[in-house]
Amino acid sequence: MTAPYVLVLYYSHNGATARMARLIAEGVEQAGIEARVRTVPKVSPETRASAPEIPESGALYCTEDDLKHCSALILGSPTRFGNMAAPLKYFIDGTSSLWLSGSLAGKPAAVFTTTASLHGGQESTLLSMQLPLLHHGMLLVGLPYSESALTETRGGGTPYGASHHAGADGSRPLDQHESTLCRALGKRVGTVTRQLLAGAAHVQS
Ligand SMILES: Cc1cc2nc3c(=O)[nH]c(=O)nc-3n(C[C@H](O)[C@H](O)[C@H](O)COP(=O)(O)O)c2cc1C
Repeated sequence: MTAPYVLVLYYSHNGATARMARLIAEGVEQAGIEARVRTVPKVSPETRASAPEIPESGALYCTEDDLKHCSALILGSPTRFGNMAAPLKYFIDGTSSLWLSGSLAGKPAAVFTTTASLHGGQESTLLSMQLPLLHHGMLLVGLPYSESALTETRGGGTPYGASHHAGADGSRPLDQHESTLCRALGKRVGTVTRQLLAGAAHVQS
């Protein structure tokens, strides 16, 4: 049996969502559980085109087993027209067998996104990303207002999940509040996951 891990699964075209994923993974590991960071390939206009098995750089592509055996999932996407990006949606649309088997049911999940404009749809993206996770029976984890960065932020950061305003050209770095909330979300999911795993072991014994 593999050791428990939190799957941080994202798509990123220009790197902003990938930067968030790394901070979230740091937060997960602060909670004392492994963070497994994975991505998905682009969707090609030629539907039969397939990506090389190993990406040229960055995180590895997520396999069905990575998803099936995770103890929790944190899903990240750039905002595209107020919704998640097609490559991530395409990957999720291929998870019917895990839905049928209930493999993800009862496991914690959270979401994160990045946008070019401050009011360009962070919240609509986060909320719509939660829908397939609810269909899978996952337990949604957000950010509580006890995180003071949530009220102090002048950039991203929402109770529905972590977010980042990357600016029109994507060059705006994650500010302190956005970074704090990324780590806080990862840590919260990591902590809840450990508590659930410990509780399950206690109930079985
Ligand atoms: C097709 C498309 C649609 C987009 N739609 C939005 C949008 O609705 N709101 C917004 O603020 N930014 C939008 N963007 C900008 C991206 O969300 C933004 O550049 C993001 O930071 C990219 O993340 P990445 O660096 O991880 O690829 C869109 C970009 C593309 C290519």
